[in-house]
Amino acid sequence: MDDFVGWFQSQNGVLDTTVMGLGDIPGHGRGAYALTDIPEGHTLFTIPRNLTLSTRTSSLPKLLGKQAWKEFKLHVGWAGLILCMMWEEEQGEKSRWSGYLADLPSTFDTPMFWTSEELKELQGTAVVDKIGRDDAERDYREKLMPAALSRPDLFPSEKLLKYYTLERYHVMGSRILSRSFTVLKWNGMTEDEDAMVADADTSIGSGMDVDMPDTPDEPQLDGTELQEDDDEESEDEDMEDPGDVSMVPMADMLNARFESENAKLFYEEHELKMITTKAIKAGEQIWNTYGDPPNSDLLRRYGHVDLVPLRTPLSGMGNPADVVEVRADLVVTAVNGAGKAVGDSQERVDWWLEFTDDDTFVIQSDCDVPDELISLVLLLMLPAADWTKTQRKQKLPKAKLNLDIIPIISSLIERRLAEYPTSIQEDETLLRSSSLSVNKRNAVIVRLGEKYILAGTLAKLQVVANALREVDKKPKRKADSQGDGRKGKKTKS
Ligand SMILES: C[S@@+](CC[C@H](N)C(=O)[O-])C[C@H]1O[C@@H](n2cnc3c(N)ncnc32)[C@H](O)[C@@H]1O
Repeated sequence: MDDFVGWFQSQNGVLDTTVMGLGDIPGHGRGAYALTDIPEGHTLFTIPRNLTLSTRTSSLPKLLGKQAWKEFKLHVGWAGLILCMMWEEEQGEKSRWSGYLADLPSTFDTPMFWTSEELKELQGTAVVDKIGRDDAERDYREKLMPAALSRPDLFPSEKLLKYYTLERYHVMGSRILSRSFTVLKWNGMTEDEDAMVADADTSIGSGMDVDMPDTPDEPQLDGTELQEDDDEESEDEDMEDPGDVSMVPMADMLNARFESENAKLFYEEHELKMITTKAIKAGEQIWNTYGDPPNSDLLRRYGHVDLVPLRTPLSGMGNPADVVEVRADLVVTAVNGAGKAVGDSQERVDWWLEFTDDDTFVIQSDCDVPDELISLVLLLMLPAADWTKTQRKQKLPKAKLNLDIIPIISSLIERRLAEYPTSIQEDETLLRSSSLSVNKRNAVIVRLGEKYILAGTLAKLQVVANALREVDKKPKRKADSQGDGRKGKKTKS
């Protein structure tokens, strides 16, 4: 850790060592903690923007050349940054980031590295289909290795077997997944920095030659074409520009826990600053935020889960940001299974997908059935005439629970619960055992959190059904029976 801090300071990073310490925190790997009481608004550390590691700051893209970079599709996804990180690591001391890369973890608790036996424990959860190992390996074979093999001067064959292996590729990918930040292109280079770009030493290991001007009107320096073309690729504002994906030394030493953030990274013109957002007491951990994702995402990206008190209607411990994904095809199965589908379900589902693009519904920890799911159930049950009208008017059925659909949605939730290999009781018993491995414990926590939401949804549906039955039992007022429901008001003619 001292080596890392020494490296950080030698690269013009500024750390307030009077208030922030770094060390091992049981169950969290390394982390940062307050050495003294720290007030809100205090700058803990400052990182020069050009100390961030990305395809914009690494020398490799320029050395490989813009055309080749695009030809090998290194400008799409993370393959380019992974190659930069492998290459910078191979440069050893010659790389500006040597002291950083040497300190990063090489083992992870993420499902990407689990055995098939361990992965079975995640059956039914939102993790399984999102691990993406095959896609990642395809990028390795189809982008990264062909690029490396095309330039033996940059990637000598004797280095390939050590620094450019599939295993190192997964390590770098996992480092990005669990530690990267989005750092947008920055403006306002000073004359000095500008000169450094113009005079850039493009020999291996120079990290100063890729700080690029932002607007096409500015004089084009070596390497800027790559930047411009990146822009073409990222015209769609919703798409992440792979050039923004950055490793940020020191900022990535902070752990996170649900709604515990007490420090945040602020982006200034030439530097990034970690500033406290709350007063922190001496000895307390300094927490960043990872955006409070559900445990399924925390496990998949970071290899850990959050266990904090749950909120009503749930109780006990878990992650209040948990969600359950329900596939639209399961909805169709449940409606068909109840014998309530009218007409051609496939035709209606195709229309639904065309109209909404929703093939998965998300139930959150408030345990409310999503409106879209209710709408789909109603759509599948519409009498033929109403179905024709719906298509003509291009309007979805109004999402309102009624006593006809509650049993169907309840059976859907039960079908969804049956997709997990174990029951809630079995999971709770497992968690009480002290002999569970870290991976199995995490898997059980993820699936149990999802099951609590499903059980809560079933309970909530029951409450609504009871309330609707009570309403049905009450004698109808005259106005109600006329379909108005508002006493003393005339129905519209
Ligand atoms: C951005 S890094 C933080 C620094 C990291 N602990 C280290 O040792 O380098 C993210 C990783 O920290 C760990 N981590 C972060 N928050 C955690 C938490 N609340 N509980 C357990 N581990 C956590 C996870 O391994 C995660 O992948």
